[in-house]
Amino acid sequence: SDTPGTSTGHRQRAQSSSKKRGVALDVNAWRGQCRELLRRMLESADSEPFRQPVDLFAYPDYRDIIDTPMDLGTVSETLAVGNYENPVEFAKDVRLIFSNSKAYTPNKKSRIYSMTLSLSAFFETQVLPIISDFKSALRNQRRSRQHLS
Ligand SMILES: O=C(NCC1CC1)N1CCN(C(=O)c2cccs2)CC1
Repeated sequence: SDTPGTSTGHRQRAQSSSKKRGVALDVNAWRGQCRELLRRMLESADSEPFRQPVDLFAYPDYRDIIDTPMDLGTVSETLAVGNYENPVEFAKDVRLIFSNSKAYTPNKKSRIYSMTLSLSAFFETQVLPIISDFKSALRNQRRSRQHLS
């Protein structure tokens, strides 16, 4: 709650500060945050089947069903070399891992598919604030640049 008697109308907002609502709106913060999220997923036992590309010798029909394979190792590499422009692109690839598993599984009770369900639930809760903070930072950046033009 607001401290009684304080008004914000007169408070000078430092021109250079990009801090708003106590959140540093840094348009680059998402990359380290996604790297940390990946690290936490990779340390979970539930990620074991998804750390490397699918073994096509063990699953010879995999490419009959899945057009675009994806795995957490590939996502990590793409992030590390700077080939994601924003966290939405990153999330799209991670979600592809889960949708591939759902498309391939012979039934919804398969062990590997059940691992994607818990991993996906964890991922969605963690990636949401990363994406919304990035979008706020972008709005803030455009707003501050706009007045320069
Ligand atoms: O071979 C791998 N992963 C590579 C291994 C970790 C070196 N996988 C098996 C097929 N996948 C599935 O999602 C499903 C299987 C059955 C129901 S779903 C993806 C993971």
